[in-house]
Amino acid sequence: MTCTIVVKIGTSSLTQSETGNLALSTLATLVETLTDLRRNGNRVVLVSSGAMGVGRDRLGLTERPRAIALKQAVAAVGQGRLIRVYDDLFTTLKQPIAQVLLTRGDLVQRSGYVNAYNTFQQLLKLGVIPIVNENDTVAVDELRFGDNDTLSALVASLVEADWLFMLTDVESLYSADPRSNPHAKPIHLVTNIQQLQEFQVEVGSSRSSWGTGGMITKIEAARIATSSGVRTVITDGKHPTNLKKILSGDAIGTQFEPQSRPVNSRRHWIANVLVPMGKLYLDPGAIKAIKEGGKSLLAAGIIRVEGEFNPNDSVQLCDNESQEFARGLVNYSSSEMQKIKGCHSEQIPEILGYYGAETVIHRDNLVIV
Ligand SMILES: Nc1ncnc2c1ncn2[C@@H]1O[C@H](COP(=O)(O)OP(=O)(O)O)[C@@H](O)[C@H]1O
Ligand SMILES: N[C@@H](CCC(=O)OP(=O)(O)O)C(=O)O
Repeated sequence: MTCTIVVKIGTSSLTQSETGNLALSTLATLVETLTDLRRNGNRVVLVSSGAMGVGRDRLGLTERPRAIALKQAVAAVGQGRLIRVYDDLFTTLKQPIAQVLLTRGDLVQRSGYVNAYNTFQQLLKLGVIPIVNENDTVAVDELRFGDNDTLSALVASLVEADWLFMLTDVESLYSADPRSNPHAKPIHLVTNIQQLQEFQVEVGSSRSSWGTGGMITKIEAARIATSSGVRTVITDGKHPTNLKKILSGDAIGTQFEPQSRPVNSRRHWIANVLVPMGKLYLDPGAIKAIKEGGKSLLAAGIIRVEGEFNPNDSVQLCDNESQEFARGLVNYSSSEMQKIKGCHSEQIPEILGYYGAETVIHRDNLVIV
């Protein structure tokens, strides 16, 4: 059976740790593997990091740049080189590719999200392998994905993938960071992300010298992807041929099972793509009505409003321990919300001087997270 596969490869697998040069044999094997998968009728997307790593190698920088403008310049140098190498390798096998550079800002407008969806569909229909990276050179802080693990999960949801593979420098997720804990044990199967708490998995903050997110962002990416119904695997990037073995059923790496009832595309967009602009703290009655009753949020249930936002912006809904439990699109601005919080819906026209929506967040625009 053919399927849609997203493969993310991190800087740690693409470059040699000692020299920072491209790991050519890994890249060549990856390109051969993806081309084979494509020829067997699968739809394949590659999310490739490496712009910064290749850029710094080309410029002979020995330290990780800190200033944003320098990082953006280094990525601009590296991205062109990286895609050139991919194009040369894929062209040898007569496999067409496309470069897709995205920022979160491109997806936060629903129309932009749908447009990106259509472009990916068209590329896949043409038999092209899109090679995706964050558009590091122009991305501004508030509208960055920040790391390619998150980007790969959002791309996997966008293209309605069956599989997301995150290739990295460890064979799997371990019970603790294997760099600092030699007794850490590999974890093979995660049926539900909450299990990681039960297993008391320790996620260290260490990462490869040019990597960005470490294991934390991979787990968050697995949460996003599995909630959209995408089976997710964390595995070693040095052996890309393992992808075929995993697809044939071998238990290599850590596999995260997809949720049996995935959220739909619009709810996924509200929960994972939009950047929340504020927080609403709710009373226990409102929390119960939303969590257990699937109800809309009314002004009466709001205790406190934080942040500055406009109608249709996304906000986080929190309990009194500041724990987020849902996200939604608001019908009122933060200044309006400050005036109507705690009030009954019938009082809203009198307080604001005009008739607005009865609900603060309609249940169709609310997602439990
Ligand atoms: N529980 C854990 N299991 C496995 N690896 C972990 C864990 N906690 C932290 N890590 C670290 O995450 C690193 C991989 O992340 P990163 O360097 O960002 O890779 P990439 O460049 O492939 O995205 C590993 O080298 C490992 O040290
Ligand atoms: N967009 C950046 C990659 C950011 C990133 O997440 O890197 P990594 O942790 O190596 O996957 C680049 O191309 O250098």
